[in-house]
Amino acid sequence: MVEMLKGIAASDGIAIAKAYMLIEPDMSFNKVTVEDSEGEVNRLADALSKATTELQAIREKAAESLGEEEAQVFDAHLMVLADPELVGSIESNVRDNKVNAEAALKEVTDMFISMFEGMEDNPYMQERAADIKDVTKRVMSHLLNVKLPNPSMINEEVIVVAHDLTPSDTAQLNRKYVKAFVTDIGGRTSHSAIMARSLEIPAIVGTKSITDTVVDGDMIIIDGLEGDVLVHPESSDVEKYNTKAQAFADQKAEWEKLKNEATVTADGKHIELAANIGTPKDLEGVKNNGGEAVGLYRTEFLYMDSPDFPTEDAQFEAYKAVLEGMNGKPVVVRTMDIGGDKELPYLTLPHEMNPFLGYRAIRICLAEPDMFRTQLRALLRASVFGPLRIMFPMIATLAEFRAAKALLLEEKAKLVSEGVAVSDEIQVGIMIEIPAAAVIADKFAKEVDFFSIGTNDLIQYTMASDRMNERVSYLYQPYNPSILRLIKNVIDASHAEGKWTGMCGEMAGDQTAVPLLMGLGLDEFSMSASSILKTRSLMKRLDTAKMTELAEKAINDCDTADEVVALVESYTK
Ligand SMILES: C=C(OP(=O)(O)O)C(=O)O
Ligand SMILES: [Mg+2]
Repeated sequence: MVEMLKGIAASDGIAIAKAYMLIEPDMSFNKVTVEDSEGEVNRLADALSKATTELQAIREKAAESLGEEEAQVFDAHLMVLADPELVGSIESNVRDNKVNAEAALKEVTDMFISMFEGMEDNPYMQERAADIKDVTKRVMSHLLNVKLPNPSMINEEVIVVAHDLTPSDTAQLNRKYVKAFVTDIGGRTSHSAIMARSLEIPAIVGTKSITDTVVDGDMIIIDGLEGDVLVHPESSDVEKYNTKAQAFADQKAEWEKLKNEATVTADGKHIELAANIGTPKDLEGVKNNGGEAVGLYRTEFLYMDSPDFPTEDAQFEAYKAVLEGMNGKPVVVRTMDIGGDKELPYLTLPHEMNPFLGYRAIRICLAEPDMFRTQLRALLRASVFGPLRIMFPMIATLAEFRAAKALLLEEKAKLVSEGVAVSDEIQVGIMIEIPAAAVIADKFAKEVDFFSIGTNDLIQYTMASDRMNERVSYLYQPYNPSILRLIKNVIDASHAEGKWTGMCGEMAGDQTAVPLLMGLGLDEFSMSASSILKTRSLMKRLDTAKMTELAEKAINDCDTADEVVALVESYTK
């Protein structure tokens, strides 16, 4: 029977393939007394050998698809499996205490894990704790005879089905085989959704129950344009969606023709269409989609992809690569925005009740300035390779901006005195993503060079609605007059001081929002590269004066987001 699930359309496109369940199986077990200790020791040996064979295969595959360096993490896992001290302790536990292999494995590995995790100033041992955790899971799965997902071993076309995907899970998906993904939780602006758009694979998030509806190998259809998932489709459904996929491909081919054109409105106004990136590798997508600038480089991915804090040189190389890669076009680099759902394994942050309201981004940078200074130095050194704009995230107060800028100027002075070349043309701006900053944008506008509105957070903080929580996702209302008024306030404040305002939240690429933002006078639109060409195509059809009238009506006459949507439709059809 065909079953239909509705989720949040997170990334465009259509995919039809088998489901690949990326979920942890149930690994619970009971501790029992076992008389036949040798039998248990043999079961353990069997599980260890199966885990070794499996890991060797995964290692080989990872070396092939991700490279030798990435594959080395599995060497550490193989070493744990072959460690005589660890294996010997588990065997003794089985024999001495007459317990089942599962209980012995857990007891011994828990002991090693807490011992290594306790060595707080020894990151090497802390990493070993993570290795032991991973390996224990694998051996346990063989003892319990359950299957662990191995996304790196996927070698046929699939749609990944998961409860949630962390940014690092998403980064590991191989685009050759993973045709789409669908999750239980998350919203349009959660980071897995944002990454799906930069990988250009269709995605649906927040279905609430996809992992309960589908089992491994079920055929499913993902309609990332509408947010629909069809489980067990009939041949007529497959035919219908194949046709829809073809129409979408044709539409994309049409947009492709605009790749080398500038973005000019129907009345001849040029607007800058920029791209959001997470790593220098994303530049390929920016070029393929005709991006005119990088409006947001989320540098935290550089930190998340690294086993320890990236060095000044490693950061310098990444920033230089992006500036050079953009060939003289502007690049806005945002200083690191760790916290919220973006964690670093090597930076122990306090457990918080509300991480999105907690110790994150600029708050960490100002409290632990050494780490921040390293990033600023790398940026300053890279500034001679192209028009660099440095942007601070999560600024709530003028004092924070002034403190961050003071650190930047201090590092600049030091570099200059060391004889290092630093550009004098660097613009320094802030993200407007906290309502407090949006409200006093006039004050900020006197001190910054530019604003970039981060609507993903601005909307969550204005509506008091967690962007990761699908239960409150109805409050993600970019067209609500409250949000539009805040945006207008920011744009007008910047223009009054001769400064510019961009937007790098997902709203900038939202086709219903674009006419409104044009009308409000937004100067730069930065979005997932995959949204650039359709936005250029839309802007070509729109007249600035008419959009100004639309925006004024939306702000002054409309009471609700729905009324605004209807108004936009009447102005753009
Ligand atoms: C662009 C933004 O930043 P991020 O999505 O990385 O929080 C935003 O908040 O809108
Ligand atoms: Mg943000």
